[in-house]
Amino acid sequence: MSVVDSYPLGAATTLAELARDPHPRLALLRAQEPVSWLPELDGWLVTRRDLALSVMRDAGTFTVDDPRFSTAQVVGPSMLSLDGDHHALHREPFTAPFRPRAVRDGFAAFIEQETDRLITMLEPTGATELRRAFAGPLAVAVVTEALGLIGTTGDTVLAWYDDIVQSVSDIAAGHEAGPAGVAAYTQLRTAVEVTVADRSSSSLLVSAAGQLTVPEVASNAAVLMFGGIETTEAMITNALLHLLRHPDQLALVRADAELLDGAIEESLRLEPGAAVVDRYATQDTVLGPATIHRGDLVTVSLTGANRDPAVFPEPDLFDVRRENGRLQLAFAHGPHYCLAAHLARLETRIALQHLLERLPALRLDPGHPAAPYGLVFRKPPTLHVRWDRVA
Ligand code: HEM
Repeated sequence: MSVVDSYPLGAATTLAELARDPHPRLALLRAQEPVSWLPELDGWLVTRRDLALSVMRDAGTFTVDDPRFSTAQVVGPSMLSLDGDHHALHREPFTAPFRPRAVRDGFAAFIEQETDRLITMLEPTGATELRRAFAGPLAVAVVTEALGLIGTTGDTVLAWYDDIVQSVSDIAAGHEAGPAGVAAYTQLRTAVEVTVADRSSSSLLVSAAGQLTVPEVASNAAVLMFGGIETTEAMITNALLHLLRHPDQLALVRADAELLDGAIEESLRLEPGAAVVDRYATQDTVLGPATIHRGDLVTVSLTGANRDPAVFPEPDLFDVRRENGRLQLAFAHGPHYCLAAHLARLETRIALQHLLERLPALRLDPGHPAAPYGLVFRKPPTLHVRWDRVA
């Protein structure tokens, strides 16, 4: 029997379905083929939480370090594309600025100020599309602040980001990448050189340059940029969508601000902004019911793992008081656990708190329905909202 015949549910699964509304199919797969071969993916899809953890914990067997990894083809090797000692070498210089206390001290005031600036611009209009008018600009501003590149504005960072994403997407789709991504990366690298040469700069890149070469710092700076924009935009947009879609849960949060953290974890659980992470098998191995061969692509569905009923009772329910919501895996697990999870949480918390406080009766615009979409990065393409203007 061929691998395709052994996994009938996987064979019937399309990537289009997983991009549009993955949850019913992921529930079936998790129950019947928790490690399944998907011909459309040309790889395995892991949907059960315990098996997802096994993969992400074991970087020796399931590595990111593979020539097929598209990001590394554009920006070179970085913490995101290395494992073992090399990974530790690239990640360690960046860890201190992203610890909880450093994040609070270093970013809270900036995020509050930027959030308020954006809301003040929106306030008089009474209606907007929040993803492009708020979540995106805030995510870009915070990453720009975190990188601290001399002479570089948010607009420049966004332009580089767009070009690099385009090249990575081209490569991931099997096409040849255009020159724009490489050109953008070259400019980013020059900005990194200028910044690290200025020892008076307080950029986190300067201290990293004490431990890594300048090209290595530049690759990791690109990954910080790459990792921090799309995902945070998604995290904020998805959390707002969940709250506005569930007025009963929103009322709980309005009555007790402490529950905002629960709402954010629930949203990360139900719709993680990065829906999957990819690994490559370094050897033949057995994972749950599946026999995996050396070189096989193993994709972990964070979305699937996050609705595993063995851990989360009534897994499809958005429950801001869920006690174990923090067991969600939106920031992955193991050595590649998101470097900036504390920053992303702080940013989303401040964004939501200020929006709810400053825009009275914030609600979804019924004329523009919103739903998350996407195979790898998931969020509503638009989030149209209205509020009552203060007279
Ligand atoms: C300021 C915002 C953010 C920054 C700067 C950032 C940066 C990073 C970096 C540098 C890594 C690589 C860590 C490593 O390989 O050792 C990473 C990993 C990751 N991040 Fe973030 N991140 C941010 C926000 C987010 C958000 C909002 C999400 C999801 C909602 C997210 C999900 C992930 C995931 C799933 C990984 C693991 C990738 C893998 O295992 O292959 N990140 N992030």
